[in-house]
Amino acid sequence: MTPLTPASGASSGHDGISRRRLLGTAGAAGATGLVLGAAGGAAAYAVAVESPTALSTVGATGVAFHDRPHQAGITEPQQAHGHLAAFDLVPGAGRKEAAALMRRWSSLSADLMAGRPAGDGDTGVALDAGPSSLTVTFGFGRTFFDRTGLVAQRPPGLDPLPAFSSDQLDAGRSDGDLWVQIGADDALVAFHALRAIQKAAGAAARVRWQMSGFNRSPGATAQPMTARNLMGQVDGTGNPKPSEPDFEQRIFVPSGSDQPWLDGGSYAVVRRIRMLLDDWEKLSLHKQEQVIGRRKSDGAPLTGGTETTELALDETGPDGKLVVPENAHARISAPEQNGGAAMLRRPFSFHDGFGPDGTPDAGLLFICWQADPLRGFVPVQRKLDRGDALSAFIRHEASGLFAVPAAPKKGEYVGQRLLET
Ligand SMILES: C=CC1=C(C)c2cc3[nH]c(cc4nc(cc5[nH]c(cc1n2)c(C)c5CCC(=O)O)C(CCC(=O)O)=C4C)c(C)c3C=C
Ligand SMILES: [Fe+2]
Repeated sequence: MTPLTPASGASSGHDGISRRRLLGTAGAAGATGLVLGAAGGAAAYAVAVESPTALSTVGATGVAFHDRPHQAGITEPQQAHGHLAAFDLVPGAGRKEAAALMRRWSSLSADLMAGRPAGDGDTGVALDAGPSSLTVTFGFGRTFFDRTGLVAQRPPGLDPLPAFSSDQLDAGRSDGDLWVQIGADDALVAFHALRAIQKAAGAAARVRWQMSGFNRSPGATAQPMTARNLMGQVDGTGNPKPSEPDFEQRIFVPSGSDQPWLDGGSYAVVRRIRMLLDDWEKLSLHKQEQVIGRRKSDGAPLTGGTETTELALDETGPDGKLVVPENAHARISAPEQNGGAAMLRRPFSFHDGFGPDGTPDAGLLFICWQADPLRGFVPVQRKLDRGDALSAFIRHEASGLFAVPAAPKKGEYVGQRLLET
């Protein structure tokens, strides 16, 4: 098997049965697949897929699992379909079983992300489809280190998040030894991966909780745009961009930390945030915009300009009041209001039906990435907790914090440096 090569556009040959036959020719991606770069034009990691009939760009786009600085699913564009799952190691399973599991999961994910089947027992759910930008990302929760006898290797970044006054957390849907994030631009490809990952857990680990979400489909808008959430707001504008000089240091763990196994990794904070849509939708457009501090139509600051114009936080209106209110979400969460604290938000929306009274169980599977939760999520959430106008319309219902190692080299598995040193 030839390795997937970063940035070259080369694809992998494969000895076994392919879901759709894979090309082994460098440079073929232009004809049959799409070279997918990390958002904003950082290094590209591509898989090209040949099909008997040409796949659409959406189906043909593939993302490499190995041989890249960071795991896939962090800087790639948000996919249309997502699944999050936390697993707990079964009683009696320890470091050896965890290592074997991570080896199985890594090899399986590399196959699935390249559009190959999930081994002999493939369910056929994703047959006919290309990789569809599938990414599978793995993280370790705090308890993983107790279960595997690796407490000395647990990084301080995994210290429990503080309790926030507005938390209404469900322990059964929070935390977990292992975390898997799956994203794809095809719903069947995403489900196929989720089921394959669950089955590959075998007797080593059991699902603790699982959540599913979605984003806009590629091609749904005239040109690619920042996503909207279920409140209708443009959400993601202020995200750090890979082209910014401090992007890497804000989002990824630098080398030289106390825990070398996490070099180039990141921390994911996951929150299931219910939106109280019945209340939100009763607000006038003006009030909704005051809550956020940005226009709903195009995400531009209330102080004017376009989506990407900086908020003029000190600007006052004719009435002498701040144009972006003191408690506006965009003001309170801005890095300059939080000692530079920044995070890369890469959420999925969710909708899990309606309650007996018709209340939607819908909101945001908020996922944010940072080099250190104490310099990302924690200070910002502390401040939001104290005075965010949005708080009246949301409820944090579940929470998780996971250390996400760098991507493995070809032939290695995620977390190998942790589990084998
Ligand atoms: C603790 C971190 C954050 C939580 C929790 C959070 C929840 C949340 N946010 C929105 C909607 C928007 N957020 C926006 C900006 C924004 N939010 C955070 C952090 C949290 N949000 C940050 C760091 C920022 C960026 C600030 C900046 O860079 O200036 C916006 C504005 C557009 C944008 O920049 O993305 C919206 C809209 C919801 C609905 C929500 C919970 C459900
Ligand atoms: Fe926000």
